Amino acid sequence: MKKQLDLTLYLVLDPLLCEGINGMVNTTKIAIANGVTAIQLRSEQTFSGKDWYYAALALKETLKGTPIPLFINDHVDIALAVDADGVHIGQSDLPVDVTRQLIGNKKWLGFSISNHQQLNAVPWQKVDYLGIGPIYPTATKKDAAKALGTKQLTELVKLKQCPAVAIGGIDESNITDVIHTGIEGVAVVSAICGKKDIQQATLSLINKIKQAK
Ligand SMILES: Cc1ncc(COP(=O)(O)OP(=O)(O)O)c(N)n1
Ligand SMILES: Cc1ncsc1CCOP(=O)(O)O
Ligand SMILES: [Mg+2]
Repeated sequence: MKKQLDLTLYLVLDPLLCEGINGMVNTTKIAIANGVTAIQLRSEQTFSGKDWYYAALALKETLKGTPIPLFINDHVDIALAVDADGVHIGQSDLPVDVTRQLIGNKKWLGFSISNHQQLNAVPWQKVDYLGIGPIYPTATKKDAAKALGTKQLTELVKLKQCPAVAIGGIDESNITDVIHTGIEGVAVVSAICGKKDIQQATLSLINKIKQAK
């Protein structure tokens, strides 16, 4: 059965910031115990096929028996190999229709957009949620588009036809403004990964979301 698609606080794991597979597993355990509602495995650094597979397998095992879904960034083969709950792709990845054909309807499909033109081209029937960003400058994605800011995000939120998360440079200092745009949730990497106190970092974000909604 499909797991929930609750985008409230979506944690995108970075193996470098979390210091490896054990670090990602540990971060995930603490994050989901304190309110994170979705997990994605993403690596910008060199990560072999085997690294992807064993990391995804460990995370799948960690989330077993919980309502929290596991998404795999870009790599449909890894998502299929570990039977992840979903895949996240962007403008430069496999086309949406091809990805949907490969993963079927039992897995969630997330798709990134960074502007109005990309939003107008979204195949809404095939996508379950959008990742909209970057909202603010970020060091976590080298080829990130220009930061949108919350004014443009508000416009995109009004036009979208499926749920969405905002991503890029979001932390406890600006998360309230992002939630006030009316978006369903927020995705973060560095606001949780690599923090000394994962519990405190997660709670601070989740409490600000609750207050802002
Ligand atoms: C939740 C979420 N939103 C956006 C992205 C970015 O995807 P993409 O544009 O394909 O860039 P990479 O992450 O592949 O570098 C994401 N991963 N997750
Ligand atoms: C994956 C991704 N897509 C757009 S910005 C971004 C990186 C977000 O990382 P951080 O939360 O550390 O800014
Ligand atoms: Mg991608």
